[in-house]
Amino acid sequence: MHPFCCVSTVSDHSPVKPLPDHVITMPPPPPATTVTTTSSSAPTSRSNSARSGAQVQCHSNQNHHRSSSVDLNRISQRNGIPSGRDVTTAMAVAPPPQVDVKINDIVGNGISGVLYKWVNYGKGWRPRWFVLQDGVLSYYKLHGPDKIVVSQETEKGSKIIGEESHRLISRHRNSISHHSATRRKPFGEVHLKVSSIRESRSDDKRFSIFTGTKRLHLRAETRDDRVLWMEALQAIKDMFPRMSNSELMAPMDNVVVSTEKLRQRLMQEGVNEVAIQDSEQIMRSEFAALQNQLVLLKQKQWLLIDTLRQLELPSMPLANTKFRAVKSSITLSFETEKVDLENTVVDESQNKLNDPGASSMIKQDKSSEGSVTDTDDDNERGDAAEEETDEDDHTFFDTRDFLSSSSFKSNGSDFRTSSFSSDDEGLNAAYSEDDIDPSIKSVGSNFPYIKRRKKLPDPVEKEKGVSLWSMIKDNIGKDLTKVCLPVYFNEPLSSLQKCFEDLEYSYLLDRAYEWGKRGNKLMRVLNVAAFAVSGYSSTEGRICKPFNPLLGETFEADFPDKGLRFFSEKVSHHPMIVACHCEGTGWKFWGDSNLKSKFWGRSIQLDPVGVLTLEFDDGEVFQWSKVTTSIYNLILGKLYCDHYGTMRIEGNQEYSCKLKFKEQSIIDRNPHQVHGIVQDRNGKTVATLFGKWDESMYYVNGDCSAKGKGQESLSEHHLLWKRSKPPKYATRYNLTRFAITLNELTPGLKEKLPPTDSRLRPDQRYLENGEFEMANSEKLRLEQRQRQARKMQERGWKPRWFAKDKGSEAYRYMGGYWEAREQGKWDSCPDIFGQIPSDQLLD
Ligand SMILES: CC(C)CCC[C@@H](C)[C@H]1CC[C@H]2[C@@H]3CC=C4C[C@@H](O)CC[C@]4(C)[C@H]3CC[C@]12C
Repeated sequence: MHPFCCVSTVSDHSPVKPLPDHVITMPPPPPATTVTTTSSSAPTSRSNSARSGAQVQCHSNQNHHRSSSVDLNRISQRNGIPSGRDVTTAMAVAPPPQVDVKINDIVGNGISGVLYKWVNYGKGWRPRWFVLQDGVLSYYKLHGPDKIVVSQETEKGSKIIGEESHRLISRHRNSISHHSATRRKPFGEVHLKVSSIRESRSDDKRFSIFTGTKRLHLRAETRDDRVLWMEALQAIKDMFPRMSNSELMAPMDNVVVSTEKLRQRLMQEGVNEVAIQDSEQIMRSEFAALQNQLVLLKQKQWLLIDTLRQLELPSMPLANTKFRAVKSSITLSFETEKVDLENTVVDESQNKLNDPGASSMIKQDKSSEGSVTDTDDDNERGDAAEEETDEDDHTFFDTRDFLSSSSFKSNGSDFRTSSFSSDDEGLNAAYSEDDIDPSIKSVGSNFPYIKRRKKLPDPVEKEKGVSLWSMIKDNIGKDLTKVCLPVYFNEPLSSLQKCFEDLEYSYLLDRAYEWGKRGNKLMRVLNVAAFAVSGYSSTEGRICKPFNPLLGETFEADFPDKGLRFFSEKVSHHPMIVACHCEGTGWKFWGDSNLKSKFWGRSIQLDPVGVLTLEFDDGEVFQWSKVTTSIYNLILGKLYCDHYGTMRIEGNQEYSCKLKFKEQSIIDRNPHQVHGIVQDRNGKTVATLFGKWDESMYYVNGDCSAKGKGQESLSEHHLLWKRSKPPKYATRYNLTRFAITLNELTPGLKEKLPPTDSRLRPDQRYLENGEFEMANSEKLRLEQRQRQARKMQERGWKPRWFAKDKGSEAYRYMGGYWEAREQGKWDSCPDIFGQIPSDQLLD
């Protein structure tokens, strides 16, 4: 595959010049032959590690297709259309264009050279030989001191980047190697089609490549070298326009061919009608043939996709059932771009389900890594690379060490953090740190006590292990969307209820309100920021999918014990949008959630669209959007989700806040970090925030990134929020204490609810009760019913309690729900969970 034949101990006094930029190498060379070049220059100190090992060898693909190879800087000549002066050159010498255009026709015959790859903290940056060819970036260990032998093929077209690379590689133009180089497998490969590339902004030699499951941190020798690599990588990436899942899976539309223009033209020429009709017929039949080819191609594509999946599945260790598989056709529900996790297979849940004690899903499960055969020390598992920084980074000091230091841990002696006492201390478990102003501390925790449940009902049926594999294997090659998957992969909560989980730490808003009232707007924004982060804490270790609500489904949460009322409704099915509205003590909070998803094969990226608004009764308003969430290891390994990106909390008064959720790297010793700053209207940083979205948030007054300030200023930190302790009775879904209460029918509540409330959804209730058979059949029935939803929406269905804000896409609560509830007036609420009346069946 790669044009390198072998890399052996050869170096060169005179670095080989790369091919001149304007050169277009036209004639295909003779079959690839190994060329050995010798040189004697001593390697620079930088290449020490490259000198010490064995050789790197690899063979080129002997049958490698070679049409005209175009140098890197000729990228503009895409699709074989040279530009400007080169046109003549190309035309003059070029053989007839070949249809089989390969990527290398666009990016020369590949590029190669030394890049430094971050290995781990012990080893740091190590040189590796990288080869970019055919859309694949492969890398090899440089064991041998400076002997690189390349095939003639490489020599002809591949561009070598970097002085060090030139030193390492040397060529004897006309000599043919006599030693038989055995093909060497690359140490690693990155398929650019599915990867994303990012330049480091803090280091102009660094860049990283994210493959969807791992991140490679690379460093070029010089800034210019990085530019060259980036250009080449980007050119390859541009070859693969990003296709949404729906586009990828969409059936092929029949192309309609019009012969009208042809007819006109022929008529102009005075061609008689018979000849025109003949010509039209010829054209149509040619197109029909083409269309058949297209259909065949589409079928081939499907076959390939399925084969890919089949290849992935059997390699999974079935015995420990630590695998997941995503259905091949992903048509989906909670996001517009159609990744329906409802139709997603997860087997890991079984492990968890059968082990209710295993509440912590974060423990690294070695067995799940059993399939990783790579035992070399360059293993990606060791790549606990530093994450790339973005433009905000200079604003923040590095909290890494601090966050991992023992002083930070909640049980650290110098830290008063949590003092959750009895197990009965449920929802408003506002901790009592001495840190927090006592008069504020009580805010949000002195609401009336309401008895709520502390555990889910004991399962009625024995939890039987569903053999997911048997389900998948019988369906390979079929349209898996037609295969029904059991409720085992759901948690007994709907997305409407899940929205309310963001309000678990609503006492932070009560405190924010109180601080503002007392004139301390800084403390207000700090508490708002802590609140915005706290909503993510309940996602940690949760690997089941919430129920996708039915169109018109609602959820109310009347929580006087939190001083608030919350209400949500599913307002759109395509795209799936949930709107919510919450009235607290001194504040209102509303928003809608519409997730755009990108399916990366092994991971799914969810980008929330829409704005959340928090309005205090005194008129101060804050708005922000949620950051990106990604769910990793859908197919193999331990499923987990991460949240990353920058969240800007814009205030309409004095302060605004910027929070950065750091993206987790492969084995992050310190994952889930969040840090941020509060700025006043003039852009001056007045406070710094740091913490973790699954643990706690702290603030420090002033700008900790300012010169002269550093770790020591962290001793001035103050706790804002700390996550509640896990429930006494762990659930198989890893629900928090708060989440456990959400589907509860407290005494007298059922009678008050509208028929659309999630608590009345039968399949969810069955699941909660552990009646899996019933849950499954009811889920099927409701899904069947839900298929009407799109049509309903197309026919003008409108949500009952929310409406789009004038001139915007955002939904606002229209009011009236609690009033209707007061009167028990639910006439306008359809029985969405019942049997569908035949007169309402839409065709
Ligand atoms: C069934 C299998 C394959 C996957 C399980 C997927 C789980 C982990 C997914 C499904 C739906 C996801 C949630 C969908 C929406 C949001 C809102 C967002 O602002 C924070 C993340 C959060 C709360 C997601 C967390 C992860 C989530 C719960």
